[in-house]
Amino acid sequence: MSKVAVVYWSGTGNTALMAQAVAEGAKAKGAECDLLTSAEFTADMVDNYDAIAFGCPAMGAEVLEESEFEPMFAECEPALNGKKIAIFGSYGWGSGEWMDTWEAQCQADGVVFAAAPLICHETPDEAGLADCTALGEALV
Ligand SMILES: Cc1cc2nc3c(=O)[nH]c(=O)nc-3n(C[C@H](O)[C@H](O)[C@H](O)COP(=O)(O)O)c2cc1C
Repeated sequence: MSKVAVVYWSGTGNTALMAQAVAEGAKAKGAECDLLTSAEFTADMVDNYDAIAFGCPAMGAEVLEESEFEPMFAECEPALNGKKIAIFGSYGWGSGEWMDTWEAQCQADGVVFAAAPLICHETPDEAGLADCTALGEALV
């Protein structure tokens, strides 16, 4: 059975809603799926999973959340070469620049994207949640 992790940070719950839908998609496709906050995940856990979805909203000025998510992700990066991953997150007033930067960073790390990066404006609507579920399915 394929083993998937969905690892996210969320301040006000929007990215958490996305993460739940991603996990539901992976489970619907038959994967065993762990839904974890960034505080619950460490780099030495990367190899325990066949695929990982990372979720983080746009924070600061178009960057990843800097106190918890970014340090965790930076620690994981050396282990992500050749790893099947997906990235997603919610944003507010910007145009998704943080996700473009994050995508380029992942590409430089040598990841294998299971799906295109996914962004939702603030609270994900029904269509956004359906996209999250599809992203979860693509991880399996
Ligand atoms: C401190 C802070 C910084 C933010 N910076 C950005 C930003 O640079 N660009 C943007 O589009 N939205 C920004 N936002 C808006 C959040 O990305 C948006 O509200 C998102 O839905 C929050 O997701 P969450 O509920 O998972 O925390 C910021 C919000 C906060 C609180």
